[in-house]
Amino acid sequence: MNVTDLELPGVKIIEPRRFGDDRGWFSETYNQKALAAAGVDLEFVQDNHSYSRDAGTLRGLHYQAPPFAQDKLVRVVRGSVLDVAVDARKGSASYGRWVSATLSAENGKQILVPAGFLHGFLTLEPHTEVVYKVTSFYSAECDGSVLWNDADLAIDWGELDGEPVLSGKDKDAVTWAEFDSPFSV
Ligand SMILES: Cc1cn([C@H]2C[C@H](O)[C@@H](COP(=O)(O)OP(=O)(O)O[C@H]3O[C@@H](C)C(=O)[C@@H](O)[C@H]3O)O2)c(=O)[nH]c1=O
Repeated sequence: MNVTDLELPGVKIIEPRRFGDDRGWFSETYNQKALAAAGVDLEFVQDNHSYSRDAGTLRGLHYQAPPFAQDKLVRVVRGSVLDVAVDARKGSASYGRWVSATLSAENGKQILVPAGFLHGFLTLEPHTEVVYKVTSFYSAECDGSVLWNDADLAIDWGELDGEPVLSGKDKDAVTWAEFDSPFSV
């Protein structure tokens, strides 16, 4: 398993090894001990799986406020996404900065998005399925969304052509300026 740091503190790309043979390949997609040895010592309590029918579906930018803040370990099992993490920790030197990575079923890459970061993704192919582990249970009361195309954040969504497919919640999301982040360093 290869673990590399992205430009924001705690955001990592994890590339599990694939053992190929005549049948195809085998991969340990999660190994608590190996991740802990690589400095990622987390207790995941819930697995999520989402399916997006259309390319250009955008889910985000999401967070759960404390006491239900979530670290997320995200991967794609069908199709591909541009995955984005935004540092939302007040007092952080990188507050409001974002990083992105392309995750696909083909490349098998995973992104670790720590608690205190907003998370979102844009599907790059139809019928994309995203699977992720989280360290806190879902809480509708603590769930929140910040506007995906906020001018202050200026996220480069790359291949997005026109308007994305959004949920009602994400259409009505607050702006970055309105957002009173519940996170701090
Ligand atoms: C996230 C979640 C949703 N739900 C329900 C609530 C709602 O009725 C339905 C759809 O929820 P949402 O619209 O919030 O789903 P979605 O827009 O896919 O939300 C997800 O987006 C990505 C980017 C994340 O980072 C996740 O943490 C999560 O916020 O599923 C759960 O029961 N448990 C959960 O953990």
